[in-house]
Amino acid sequence: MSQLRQKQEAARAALEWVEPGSVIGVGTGSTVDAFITALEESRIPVDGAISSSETTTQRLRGIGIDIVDLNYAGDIDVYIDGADEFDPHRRLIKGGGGALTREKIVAEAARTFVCMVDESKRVGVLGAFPLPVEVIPMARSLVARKLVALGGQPIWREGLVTDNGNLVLDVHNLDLVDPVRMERTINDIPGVVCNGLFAIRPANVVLCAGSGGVERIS
Ligand SMILES: O=C[C@H](O)[C@H](O)[C@H](O)COP(=O)(O)O
Repeated sequence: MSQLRQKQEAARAALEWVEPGSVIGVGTGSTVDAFITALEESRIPVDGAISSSETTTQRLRGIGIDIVDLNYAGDIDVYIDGADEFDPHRRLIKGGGGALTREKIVAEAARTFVCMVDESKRVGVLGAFPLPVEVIPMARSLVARKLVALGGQPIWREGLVTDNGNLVLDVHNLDLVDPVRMERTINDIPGVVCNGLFAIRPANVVLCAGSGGVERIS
């Protein structure tokens, strides 16, 4: 089964968490694109969505779903998103598309975080995928030096400006054996807006699509 097909399978499986008449949180990326297509085909009537990026906002509006401001929504039942890596504890690396900060905000507002992935995203220990870190532009070089001191090799994702007007450093070769600790340590560097580790608040459910079908890890 192709990777695209696996993403579509995981996306269809996530529809089980969409309650008719509810407001849902929606992530960003190609797997989320497949989810939005599946949602349209399902005709489940949702009452609106909290979006994690401008790209997702456009896609959702395109299928007639209203975008709700998180400030007026309170907590929501479910957040549905993809990931770049997941480990056996449902901890994630996210941000390959640069949407990590808004994704983390919407995930935090949700009682249940459902993560859709294809088999290629499964790892024993996080860190093969370079860790995205969103930084305030004036702090780019300072934060990069601090990340080197933590053992990483940061590379500036030149040309990308996030939806929040910031920059992204992709950090290679960090030791992520203790991802909760590293998530907190990086968050403490002045100038860091957010990092792509979702370890303090992991996914509640991972839907992993492979050649044998969709595995539900919860
Ligand atoms: O910033 C992007 C997000 O964290 C995505 O959820 C992540 O990069 C996975 O993307 P995709 O579904 O395209 O593999």
